Amino acid sequence: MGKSLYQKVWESHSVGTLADGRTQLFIGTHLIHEVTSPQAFGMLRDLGLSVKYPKRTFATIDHIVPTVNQDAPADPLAADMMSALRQNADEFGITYFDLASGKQGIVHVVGPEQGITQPGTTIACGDSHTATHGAFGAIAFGIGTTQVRDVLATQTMAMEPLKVRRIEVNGTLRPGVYAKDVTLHIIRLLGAKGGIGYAYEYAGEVFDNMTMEERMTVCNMAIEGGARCGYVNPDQKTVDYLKGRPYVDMDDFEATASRWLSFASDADAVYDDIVKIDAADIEPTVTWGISPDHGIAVSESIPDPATAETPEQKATIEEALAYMKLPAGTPIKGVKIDVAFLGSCTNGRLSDFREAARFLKGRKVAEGVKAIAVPGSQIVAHQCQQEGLDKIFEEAGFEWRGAGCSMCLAMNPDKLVGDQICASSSNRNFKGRQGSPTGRTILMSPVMVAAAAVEGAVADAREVFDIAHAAA
Ligand SMILES: CC(C)[C@H](C(=O)O)[C@@H](O)C(=O)O
Ligand code: SF4
Repeated sequence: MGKSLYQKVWESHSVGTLADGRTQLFIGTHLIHEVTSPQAFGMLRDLGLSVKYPKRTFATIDHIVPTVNQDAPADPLAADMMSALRQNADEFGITYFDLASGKQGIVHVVGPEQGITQPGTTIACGDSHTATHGAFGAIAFGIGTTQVRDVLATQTMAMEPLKVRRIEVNGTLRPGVYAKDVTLHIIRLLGAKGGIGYAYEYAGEVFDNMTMEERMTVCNMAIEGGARCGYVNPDQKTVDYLKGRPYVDMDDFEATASRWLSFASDADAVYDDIVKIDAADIEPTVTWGISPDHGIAVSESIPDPATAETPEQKATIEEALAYMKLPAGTPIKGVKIDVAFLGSCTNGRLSDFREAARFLKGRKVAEGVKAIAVPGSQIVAHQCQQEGLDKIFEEAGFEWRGAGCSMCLAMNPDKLVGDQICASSSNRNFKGRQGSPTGRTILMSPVMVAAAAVEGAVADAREVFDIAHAAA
């Protein structure tokens, strides 16, 4: 009987069984950032412990870092977090991609970029979007602060095995339909809690055909579907992407590459569940509510509680619409926006800015809309600048910012004001997510954010930009 990638990685990293029955899992790579690590280091000090494998631990700063005047945060708390990370990295001998390194950025952008993220490995990070790294065929878990402590001290953590659901998307995506739409569509179908207890294996023609950056967008949101992690099996594209990156050992790379590929799920692997989706059914998708599973095609109408199938559904729709202040049963297209945010670990990579810039070129952001473009890392910023993308954004009326999480979570000065509505390429539309307790978020793909910025309202990018006829 064949094995899935999840099983192979799990088995090759299990180092013991604890008294309570849980598995002690070796963590190949530990990524840390400023928000969830300070207390973990504090606990380590209290226990008189050191970091077990400093060479397997990598730090970056992303959440609190401002996107203008980056090294001088006005907020004293942010300044403290910044210096705490510096001190912890120095004291424990951890590699830290700080602002001066030219490699700083959102942890889930930096890992793959540096070639730290590798197939067949286990990765942990005190951050729920760690699933992003699964795009490389790694099993990557978001963990809490006490687990960060455990991993720092022992390079292992205690876990129960997951079930594996294979999500197969076959066929060809229609023009104007992006990886973000695929992931929003999956979450819409299976629910924000549908993946609880599962690892998601994304398979089929659509994922085979995706670039590594597109695969990252999909895996990034596995957690928004409730899954503990998500992955795509490694293939030649994975190998090509990683070849020559700073942390990839290039001695006998061929052997490394074939080891990586050997982790891919066997053809006769057995799954706990299989879901099949037709690529042709996926449309540009946007959210209308306060959970990532509140998604609809841009051509659809905002749900009406009156037509809900169950009392629970009715209550959910009512709560979401009361918060979003959107009229039930009316088209989502045309809902006015105040802010356009292009960035985050979901969609803040070179290909996201390239694709949005392709359509923004020569166009202007609608009057009254504040639009910001925030590269996911300093390297992404540099790549964009080399291609002149920053100029295209600026000429269109976007502000071009420095790298960080920015308005995705607004633990920095980039925040919504009052009940502003934001067209956002990020991954969460929870109440108050973007920094204002009454702020409203509509999730969508980068090109849809560009279309919304230009129209000043939720728009179908296929119409605004005539995507079907635009040359790739
Ligand atoms: C601050 C951090 C712990 C948090 C997470 O775990 O994901 C953040 O990155 C988010 O996206 O909400
Ligand atoms: S960009 Fe957003 S989702 Fe990603 S790590 Fe930062 S706050 Fe979390």
